[in-house]
Amino acid sequence: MILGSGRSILLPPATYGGSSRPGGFPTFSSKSSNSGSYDRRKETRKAVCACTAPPANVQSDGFSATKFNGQSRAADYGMFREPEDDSDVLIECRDVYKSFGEKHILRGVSFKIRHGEAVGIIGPSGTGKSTILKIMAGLLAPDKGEVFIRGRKRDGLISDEEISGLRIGLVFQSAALFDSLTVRENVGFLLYEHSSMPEEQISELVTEILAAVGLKGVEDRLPSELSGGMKKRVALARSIIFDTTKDSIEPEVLLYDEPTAGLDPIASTVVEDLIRSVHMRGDEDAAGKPGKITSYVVVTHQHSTIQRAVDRLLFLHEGKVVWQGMTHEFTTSTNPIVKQFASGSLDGPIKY
Ligand SMILES: Nc1ncnc2c1ncn2[C@@H]1O[C@H](COP(=O)(O)OP(=O)(O)OP(=O)(O)O)[C@@H](O)[C@H]1O
Repeated sequence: MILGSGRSILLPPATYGGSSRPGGFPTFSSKSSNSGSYDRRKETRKAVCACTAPPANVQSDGFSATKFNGQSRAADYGMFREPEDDSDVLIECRDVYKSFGEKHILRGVSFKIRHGEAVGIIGPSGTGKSTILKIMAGLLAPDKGEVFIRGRKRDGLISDEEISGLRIGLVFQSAALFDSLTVRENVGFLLYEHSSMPEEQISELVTEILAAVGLKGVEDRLPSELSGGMKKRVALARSIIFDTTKDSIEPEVLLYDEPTAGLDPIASTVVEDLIRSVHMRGDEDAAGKPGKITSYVVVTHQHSTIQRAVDRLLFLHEGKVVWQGMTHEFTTSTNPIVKQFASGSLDGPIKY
């Protein structure tokens, strides 16, 4: 799926509230394409971005009282202190609730994602991690509570008319590539559909981006001809490509849903390092190139991904954020829920 106003966010096709076409392609609105061969893949949603806030200011002060969302919650929230200055907050979930039928999944989730942050969301299976990502991305609406994008409240799902002030991309767990399209078409999809770049130039850019994620010579393959790790890297390439002919690059928050699930340890490291490498520091990514990913959020169960790919963690349990702290605090936390989860013990407050 693509969000954007000509300059779009790439979200792969997947399960959410849009209408689906054969091949799993949801549609919201269409825009003229410079490639007739892509006619059946039109889908856009509006979201414009202008993020200029300074980097996050995260502090640690042991277990002294932590003011978070208006409450003093030191015992619950570990060593994380929410900065008082909110000028760099890109996404805020405030007291978000979500149920599916009788299943009350999210029960008052609150947190902020700031400019420059690399945040992990962890917690037991089924606790609503993917659900909160979809709510942040505007693919699911909360039943109750609010989502603010750059301080502006978003109502319901992202609509075609909405100017959200921030582009938000979601990389689905399954990679969600278009099965009938080649790797080149998958990665360049956004540009073929929504840019005025010549096809040849897009093709060159695709090759360059694929090389950056460690894939060479796979442009003409179909997704079915790739391994799971390769698919995830193609999905990553698709999420980071952007129109290089534009004067300004719009920043984006990228949401990764279990990007290393099912990968062997080395393939996981490759993906974790890729996630780090496309994260912008100032105006450049790790390779010194202009990029657009100013902040990202990773849902993961993988210890290596927690350690390698994120700086701050939110622990979701029974519908709430029960702990948050810097990554290095995770394994030393005395919070019983975190201790049990970090050690994988059957004994503790988390029951299966
Ligand atoms: N569209 C939906 N309709 C009905 N139930 C849903 C829907 N989406 C999610 N759920 C349910 O909500 C719960 C939370 O799902 P979610 O995928 O957010 O959990 P999770 O924490 O990401 O899990 P995991 O770690 O196993 O991936 C699950 O019980 C799931 O079955």
